[in-house]
Amino acid sequence: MTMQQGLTLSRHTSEYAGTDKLRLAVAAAIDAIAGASIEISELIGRGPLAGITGEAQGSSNADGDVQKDLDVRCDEMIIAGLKKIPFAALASEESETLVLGDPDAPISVAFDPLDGSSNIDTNMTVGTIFSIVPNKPGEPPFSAPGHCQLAAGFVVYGPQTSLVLSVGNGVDIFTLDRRDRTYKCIREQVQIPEHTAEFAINASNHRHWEQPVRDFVEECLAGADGPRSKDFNMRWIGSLVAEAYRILTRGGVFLYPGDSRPGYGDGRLRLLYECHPMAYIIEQAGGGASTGRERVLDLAAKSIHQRAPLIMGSVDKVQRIEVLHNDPAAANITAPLFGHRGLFRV
Ligand SMILES: O=P(O)(O)OC[C@H]1O[C@](O)(COP(=O)(O)O)[C@@H](O)[C@@H]1O
Ligand SMILES: [Mg+2]
Ligand SMILES: [Mg+2]
Repeated sequence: MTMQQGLTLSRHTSEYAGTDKLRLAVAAAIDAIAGASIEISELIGRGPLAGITGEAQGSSNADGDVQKDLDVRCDEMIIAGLKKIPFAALASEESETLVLGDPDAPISVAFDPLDGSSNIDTNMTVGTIFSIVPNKPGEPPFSAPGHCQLAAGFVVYGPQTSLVLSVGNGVDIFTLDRRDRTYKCIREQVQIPEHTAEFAINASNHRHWEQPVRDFVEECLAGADGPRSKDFNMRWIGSLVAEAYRILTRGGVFLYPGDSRPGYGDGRLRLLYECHPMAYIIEQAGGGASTGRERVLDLAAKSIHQRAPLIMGSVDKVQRIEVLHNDPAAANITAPLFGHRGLFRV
């Protein structure tokens, strides 16, 4: 089944409550991003042969991150694809302000053209993330909560280039067949495995975390001797798309919580084009996505580049982290090892 055929399957399209116009606009946006992602995949695959050095070009994006030449090129490629279809507004990580289109168009699109780009010089997996939302005339673009998304997806540029897609009826994965430059469906109705003992967090921020996050990590580190009676494995790739793909394949949990560093009160990841689409996909695959205190899909953005904490993965772990935040008394942190002394401290 090719991408084109996949998109015309009734399961992919019949879920839209809206009109044909809305359904076609969503399909066209997915096609445009998929097309751009094939070009991005080819560009990244050539790496230094295409002049990609991984060096910063000297400017920074709206969030203050140093912009790499490749971030900007990927942004231009996605915008060029989306400019061929009807949209009301585009929100990109790499643009300070919205790109405005036809105010009467049925959809708007938020995207991170190149996620994990700080890894590009190490030849590690990077990706493109997108979220397609309805445009309601009279309402500011991107002001609705995440559960209003019509579709969300991400592309991983790894050993394989794969597109993970949800249009609100489960999650399918398409892998790029480089021989004919089409995406082919390799997995339908992906379900996140439960009970996987794997967690991912940037532990170098430990001293900045809130207590509930420390408590959860300490439970994992205590392994078979701790309250979870199970040994855990740890992963941290530093590339959200790669972490999400692993969770869809193997389960486990990913945390980028808020912490006490200046500017990191709501973590690092951006709500509209990182947290919302990932939360949508993870929930559609039977997992959970939370800030630690509330469901990510219930959050509505007040500004384009707003950040939010993101804790996503197997439901049992996400729920445990929510209990640690919202009801520590019920969390039953009794053993001194797991009290505020903590394994990380002497
Ligand atoms: O360097 P840190 O703080 O561990 O952050 C890593 C996170 O930042 C990101 O790279 C942010 O995305 P961008 O590369 O698009 O800015 C995520 O992919 C990743 O999960
Ligand atoms: Mg990103
Ligand atoms: Mg990015």
